[in-house]
Amino acid sequence: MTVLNERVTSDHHALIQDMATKSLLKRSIQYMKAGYPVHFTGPSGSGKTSIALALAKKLKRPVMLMHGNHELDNKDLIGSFNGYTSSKVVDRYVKSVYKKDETITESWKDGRLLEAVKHGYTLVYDEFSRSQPTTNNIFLSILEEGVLPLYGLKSTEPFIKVHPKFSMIFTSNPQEYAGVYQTQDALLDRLITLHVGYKDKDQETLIISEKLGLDKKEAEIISELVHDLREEFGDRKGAPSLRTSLQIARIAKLDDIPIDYSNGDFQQLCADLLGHAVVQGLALTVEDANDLIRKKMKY
Ligand SMILES: Nc1ncnc2c1ncn2[C@@H]1O[C@H](COP(=O)(O)OP(=O)(O)OP(=O)(O)O)[C@@H](O)[C@H]1O
Repeated sequence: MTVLNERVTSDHHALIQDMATKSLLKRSIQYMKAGYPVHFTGPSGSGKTSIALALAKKLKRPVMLMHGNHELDNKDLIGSFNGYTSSKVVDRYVKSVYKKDETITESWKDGRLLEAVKHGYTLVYDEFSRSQPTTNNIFLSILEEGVLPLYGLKSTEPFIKVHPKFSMIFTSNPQEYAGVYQTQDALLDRLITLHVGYKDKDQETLIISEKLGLDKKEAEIISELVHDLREEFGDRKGAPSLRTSLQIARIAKLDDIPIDYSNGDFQQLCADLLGHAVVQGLALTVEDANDLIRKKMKY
């Protein structure tokens, strides 16, 4: 179980509010306050999880983070019996009388969804479309009827009512990504889906420089290179993301590598961090990918 309260405020997770992020966050808060779950979708590394966590924090409720995966099932979501507890009382108060009382009870552990629904947490369901659509069916009852069906729980109640403060934020990668299931229309129909795309050069420069305390000019060198390479991808998936830009910036800063296209160490760092995405995404040989990166760095 992951309950996040303060962690999202640490620098590492800090959300830099460029214009697009600020506007997206403002609109999302309005939709959530009106009672609608928000769903951020977009390419890998575009900032969906970061914005979802920042939004959750704004709602000022405990935040629970849950990751979609194909093995997630009702036991994880609702809970399961996970063994037995027994207690035994032996009464020898009267010597000639031996009295033994033994009770065995099954022990139940609440699943993450049940816990969040009961206590009114904000549940961030990251990459929810990596879970099987049948698993995600349970969210239809929550979002439509405001109840959580208690499948498998030997309780007299068939469901529990969702806490009025409970809310959900979803994130997903587009359907063409590996390991992603097609989401049922009925679920998508109940979410407000907002696209989170790659940042433009200026937004990315701002995020890199503010997040890592880099000079604006240095941040621009990185964002320009990543942006130029990204353009080569057109509609293909797997383009280098903001995550890669931040990795380059962080390593250069930690290792005192000058952020300069003519510096050999910086050239090598960029080739290492960008090479694989270029090889895979543009179907190039390693040599051709390195040539392309070099060309973009103008050396
Ligand atoms: N506005 C922002 N300010 C600061 N950092 C950001 C911002 N947006 C994204 N990041 C950083 O970019 C990286 C990728 O972001 P994040 O993990 O949120 O992307 P994602 O779209 O959820 O990726 P994936 O689909 O791979 O899970 C992270 O290191 C995150 O901290």
